[in-house]
Amino acid sequence: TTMTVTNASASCDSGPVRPTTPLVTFLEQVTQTALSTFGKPHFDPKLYVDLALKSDLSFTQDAFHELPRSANGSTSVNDLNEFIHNYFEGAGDDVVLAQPEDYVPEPEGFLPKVKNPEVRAWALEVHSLWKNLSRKVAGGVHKRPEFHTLLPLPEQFIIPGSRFREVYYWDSYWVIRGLLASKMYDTAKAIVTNLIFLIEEYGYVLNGARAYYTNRSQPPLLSAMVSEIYKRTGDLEFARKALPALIKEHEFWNSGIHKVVIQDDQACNHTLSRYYAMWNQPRPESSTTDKELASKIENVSEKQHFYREVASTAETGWDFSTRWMRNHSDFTTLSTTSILPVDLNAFLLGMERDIAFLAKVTGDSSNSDHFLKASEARHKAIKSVFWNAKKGQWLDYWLNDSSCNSEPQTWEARNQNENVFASNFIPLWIESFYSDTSMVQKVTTSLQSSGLLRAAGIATSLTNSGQQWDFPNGWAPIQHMIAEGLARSGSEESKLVGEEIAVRWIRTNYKAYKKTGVMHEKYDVEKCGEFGGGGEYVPQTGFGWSNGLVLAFLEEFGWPQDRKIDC
Ligand SMILES: OC[C@H]1O[C@H](O[C@H]2O[C@H](CO)[C@@H](O)[C@H](O)[C@H]2O)[C@H](O)[C@@H](O)[C@@H]1O
Repeated sequence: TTMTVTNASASCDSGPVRPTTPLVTFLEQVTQTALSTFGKPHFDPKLYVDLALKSDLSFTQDAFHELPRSANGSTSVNDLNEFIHNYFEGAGDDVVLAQPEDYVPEPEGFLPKVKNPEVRAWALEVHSLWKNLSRKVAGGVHKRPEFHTLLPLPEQFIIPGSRFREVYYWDSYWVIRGLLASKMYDTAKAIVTNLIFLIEEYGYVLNGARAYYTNRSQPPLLSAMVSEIYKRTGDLEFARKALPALIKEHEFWNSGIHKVVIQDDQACNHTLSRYYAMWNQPRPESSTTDKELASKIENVSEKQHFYREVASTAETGWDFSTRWMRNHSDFTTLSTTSILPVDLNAFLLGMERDIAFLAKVTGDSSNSDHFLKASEARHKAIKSVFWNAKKGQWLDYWLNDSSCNSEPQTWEARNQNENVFASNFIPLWIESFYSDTSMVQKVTTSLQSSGLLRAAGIATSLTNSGQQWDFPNGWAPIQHMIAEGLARSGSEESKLVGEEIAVRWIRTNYKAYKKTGVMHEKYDVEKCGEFGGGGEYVPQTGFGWSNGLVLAFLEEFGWPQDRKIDC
């Protein structure tokens, strides 16, 4: 597949850069030496930026520079192993296992609609995995934060699992949905408190709680987390405390480099948002990979521009995908900052509606009115810029010249990206769209004929590029948002399609779990019971959002006694 327009890639690199810490910069040098010393097989650059210092940085740097080296910068395997052992705590040693106090093996009222005993037993096993994934920051991180890339979060949290040893932003939404099904309200609230702490410290929720993630955010779902928790617990104090942080986060996504104005064919201006990282260097957690990918780009500002696109793509949560590439076979054509993404704007519409709702219940009518108006404007903007009535989908919109120009752009039909991505259906998740029954019916028909609906769930795209956010991978967030939107709509047929998506997803998670003994980060939607692959790191297990979604789906849809779980 190719995209609909072929704008020349903007080669200027503009926009702010948030400097990283001296420790991160040093650990990148250690990563480079580790790659040349240990070699590529099984090499994971993230391991090295997760190391914590045992003593002062300058003392450690001196020891590092004294290591004997060959011409290519490598040391002996023994020397490097010894250096790492002597000067660092192991990756993950500073994030310690912590039992969640609100965990009980079988919570009262757990998944009342799950009647099948086999499925119930499995759901309880998945529920028990919260104990394995629950962490707190070690005391040493609070005492000497400069020794760690782990950030000193105040409360306990749930990690995705395996190499992802820290809390992640958008993963936390599905973790929280699962925790609510598990009746672990305190653990759910603690995660939100941590994310609010990040807003207070940095002005926005970071991609993850590491010093190397401070230059970008991730899909903004904090307001959705807060309102789900509030709806379950009725905790007004919790809602009241969260509100100022949510308003601050809204400002982050609606100002500066994130904000784009599009003028439609009726000369009406629409304000929308895009992803845009504050970084133009290799991502520290993938520095060796990024440098290699950029190696064929010679021009310095083009290189910086490419690095910014890579980091901005990590901000989308969809790292990586042909969705962001002008030429699907050339990774250096990543152009995320030149795209107005459908899903980001659907999330922001959700945020505006959530803030209006939370402000209303806490008695703040002026913010409630203000955000209700903002949500109406965004709803209109999404319809004008992204909706494609012929296809029955919302399509990402290509900007004419992204980073170099902040002038309003005139909407052109040819700038809608007609390729099929699961994100083209994400607005279904937001009430103001799923409550429009005739639109939902149209979108359901479009989904059914899109090619995305497969034996084991919804594919991320139709292109098998080898990137992890492409075909044939299916991811928990995507299944959930589309299935839940359909199921909540007023259309009986759409509800059935939503439930069928959930059933397929639960079956594939179950079968893979029975085969491998673990929950996976992503699944292959072509084959029931197979986990996904591709991308820049080996497939991960654990796994926060997959566990959360199985519990949330089982809570919402149940599982009748006589429905088969096998596939
Ligand atoms: O280390 C490479 C990248 O890993 C993360 O992205 C992936 O894992 C996250 C945690 O499950 C998930 O939120 C994201 O959608 C995945 O693509 C990380 O978020 C990236 O920033 C990082 O560069």
